Amino acid sequence: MVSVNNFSISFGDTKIVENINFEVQKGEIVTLLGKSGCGKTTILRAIAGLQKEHDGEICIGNTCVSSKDVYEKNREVGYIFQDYALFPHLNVEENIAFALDKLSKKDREAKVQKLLNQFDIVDHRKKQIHQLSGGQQQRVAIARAMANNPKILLLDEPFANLDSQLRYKTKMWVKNLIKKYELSAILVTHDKKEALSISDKIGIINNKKMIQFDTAKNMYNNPKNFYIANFLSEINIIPDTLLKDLDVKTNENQIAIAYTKDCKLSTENNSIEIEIIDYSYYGENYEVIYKLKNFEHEQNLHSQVENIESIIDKTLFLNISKDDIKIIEK
Ligand SMILES: Nc1ncnc2c1ncn2[C@@H]1O[C@H](COP(=O)(O)OP(=O)(O)OP(=O)(O)O)[C@@H](O)[C@H]1O
Repeated sequence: MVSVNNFSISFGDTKIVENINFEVQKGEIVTLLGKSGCGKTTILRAIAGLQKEHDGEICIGNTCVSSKDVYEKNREVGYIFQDYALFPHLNVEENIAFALDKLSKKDREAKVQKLLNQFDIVDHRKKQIHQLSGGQQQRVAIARAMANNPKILLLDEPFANLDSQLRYKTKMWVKNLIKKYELSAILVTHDKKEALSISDKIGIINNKKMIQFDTAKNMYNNPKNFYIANFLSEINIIPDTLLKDLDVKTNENQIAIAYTKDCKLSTENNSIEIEIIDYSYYGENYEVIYKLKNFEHEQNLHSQVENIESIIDKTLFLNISKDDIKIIEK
């Protein structure tokens, strides 16, 4: 188990994150999600012992360290870097064996053989890294990280360099690996879909703080504030004039939103007539941008429709009920 307590870090005078708290249980995948530069990698590096100067405490199992004095090797951590950080001058099996310098030659060879089989890269064992595909390189990186039987796996954007099909396959494979070996895994990504699909829990970082730490489902269904709702889903801000009409009340610190999936357009007559401004084709559906005809508002609204022909040139209405509207912090 990993716990990060009251963790803060600065580089020079610049505070990167402050007072971060979260836990990762055995067999759990926690994803740190946030915009580029918000400090996700810095937190991973500190957990791995690569970033030693920080405030607060990082506990791995029963060992808690505050700073400086604990070395990376004591931490039973496997780190998979975003660019995999494989050694270009070593071949596949030498890359994997690199982490096993403490074992005898015989044990090392046996362990490397096991990892090559386990990660399905045995046929590539003598290849140089540049002779491998992105997916194969990623498997080598994971095999190397797993060589010392870590209890904790740290994955920094591990799927970023893979095409979408391989990305999905690899994601499921990594998830199963973490569950099978009951590792505690911390993953860093920008990708909200990836975070929602792989994580047991998500921590969202914004403005130096972890603003919500929750299960993926809770986070999606009950976002703590507008930043999280807007980051995790496609949303519409519901205009005040429509809120009045629906008798939904907000205070000055709140905002009313609805997921675009809950904003259905139809020809079924109600009082919320809309006017289409534009639409674009996205494969499985069309994104429709529109305004409400009888309500004042500045921002356009969005909905998805499967069949544009069924709505174009028709009198259209927004089908939304009070239950579809979420009131959240601004
Ligand atoms: N060693 C360092 N010295 C000074 N500043 C640093 C150092 N390492 C990181 N930073 C700064 O700290 C901030 C956080 O960097 P970090 O790499 O943790 O962000 P991130 O959320 O992982 O970003 P990305 O998603 O783009 O990888 C950035 O502004 C970065 O420039």
